[in-house]
Amino acid sequence: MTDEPPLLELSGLNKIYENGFHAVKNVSFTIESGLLVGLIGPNGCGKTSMMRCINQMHKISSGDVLIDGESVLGKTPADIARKVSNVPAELKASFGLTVYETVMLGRYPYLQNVWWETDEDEDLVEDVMKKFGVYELRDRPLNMLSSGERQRALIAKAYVQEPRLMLVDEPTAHLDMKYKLEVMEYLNAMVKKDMSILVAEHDISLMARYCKKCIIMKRGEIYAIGDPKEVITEQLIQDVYEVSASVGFDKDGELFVLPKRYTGNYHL
Ligand SMILES: Nc1ncnc2c1ncn2[C@@H]1O[C@H](COP(=O)(O)OP(=O)(O)OP(=O)(O)O)[C@@H](O)[C@H]1O
Repeated sequence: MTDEPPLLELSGLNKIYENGFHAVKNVSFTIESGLLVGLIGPNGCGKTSMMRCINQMHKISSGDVLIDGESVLGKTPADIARKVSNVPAELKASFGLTVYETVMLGRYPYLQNVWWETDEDEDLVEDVMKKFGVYELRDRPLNMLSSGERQRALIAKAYVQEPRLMLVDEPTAHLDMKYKLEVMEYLNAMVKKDMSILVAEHDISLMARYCKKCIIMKRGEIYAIGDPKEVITEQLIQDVYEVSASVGFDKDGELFVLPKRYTGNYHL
């Protein structure tokens, strides 16, 4: 038995926006080291809001987020960035930066006082660009890459940050099936004993294929947590999405979800 705290612990987390909307409702769970964890749920159920509370991009309304047993409350952005890196779903305008400059940004939490990267930073960035297949693209601006190339560069940036936890928001949106699998292979390969990844994603079959644990949200609350092959059922899809679906296993034992019909009311 070890007394080590979990890598990530959310306890009674609430996020209420300034307009009074309660986006994350009393959420508690833990994530251990060395796991790729899928975060699943309908549009607007609070996945991004929750992830932004974890890395303090958003102020927590109440409750706490602990990383390695330490609260994120009161920590500086650099303190948090040494523990948590982020691959956002949408790119901001600043991403006219080249691939090299973008990946190097991942080292900023480690730079002392001045913006002056060391030889070690440069070697690490070069190695990681090669690992993620973006070395040849290093002088290209990020906004002139294909979606798949850009996603690899952003994941490389998050990786050179050497975090304990990586938050990845909808990494396969806009990607074809080959690139979807490629991104998931990269994420899967990165999860090491001392790091975990929380990935928000709408493709449930893909999550079931790669994640041993998934967290399912509905209207700001946790609806289920567990092995996707156990928790994802036709009843769950009906309850969470109001969609009738076939959920089955293929001949290799991989779970698939085939949505058939929306059973709620359309407002046309
Ligand atoms: N700054 C804000 N002020 C008020 N409400 C907000 C704000 N940001 C998000 N929301 C609302 O909070 C709810 C949760 O949004 P969030 O982006 O966290 O959902 P999501 O699960 O990530 O959705 P998606 O899958 O569509 O990305 C939504 O109803 C959204 O409109």
